[in-house]
Amino acid sequence: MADVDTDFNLKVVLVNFKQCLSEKEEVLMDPYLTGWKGLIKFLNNLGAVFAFISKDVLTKVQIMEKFRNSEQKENYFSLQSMVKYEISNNLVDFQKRADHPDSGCRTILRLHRALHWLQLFLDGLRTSQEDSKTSSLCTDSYNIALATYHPWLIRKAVTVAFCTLPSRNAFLETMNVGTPEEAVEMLSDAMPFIGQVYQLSQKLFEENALLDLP
Ligand SMILES: CCCCCCCC/C=C\CCCCCCCC(=O)N[C@@H](COP(=O)(O)O)[C@H](O)/C=C/CCCCCCCCCCCCC
Repeated sequence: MADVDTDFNLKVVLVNFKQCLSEKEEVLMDPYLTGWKGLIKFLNNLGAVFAFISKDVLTKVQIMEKFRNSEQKENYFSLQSMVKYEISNNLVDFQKRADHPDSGCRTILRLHRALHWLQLFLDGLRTSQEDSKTSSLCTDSYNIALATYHPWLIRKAVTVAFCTLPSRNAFLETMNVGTPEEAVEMLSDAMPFIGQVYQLSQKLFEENALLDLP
């Protein structure tokens, strides 16, 4: 099961998302989940106001870890094998959550959308000026990638949480990879891997009509 401690290092997250990419252009489940656990550590370091977000991510990681520890674990080896297995065995609710409320496909879809947010946010952070507001970068990315899928109450709570974010440089320092300049350099290294993981997953979900799962 997911064990989440308090240390966060951007390099660890970077390596995990890089390790997700197989030679066969699959997205491997274990490093994907480990990458998310690294991000949960970071969220936990941001304070209690972000607890409801990290709790939601943790719940989704735990759902997936359960599949990976079950008799069907080989079918959850990659996102591609998961989609093939769940669709061919009618394990996905397409219209409304009913018989399979926590399928792997709908659970990963939520993390996949959040990865899009992360991609946009990190790119904003990397390319922005020193005096840019982290809360604005966060809000802009949220509005593009996630807001459409969240009810009003969550959108409001998220907006309040964003206002508590530290300044851009303080934020970069919490990544524990050295100076803000070094953190930006690390982000530049991380982006292509996160981008590839996102693109491969997006293609998979699109081809299987899984982008709107309830
Ligand atoms: C690489 C380095 C450093 C960057 C560090 C960023 C670390 C944060 C990483 C990810 C955070 C985003 C997680 C968002 C998960 C959202 C999943 C979701 O959409 N869940 C909703 C739908 O699920 P179901 O109900 O259908 O099961 C759920 O209803 C929502 C729950 C809580 C709200 C989620 C808000 C997301 C806001 C994203 C911004 C995070 C702010 C991080 C600040 C840096």
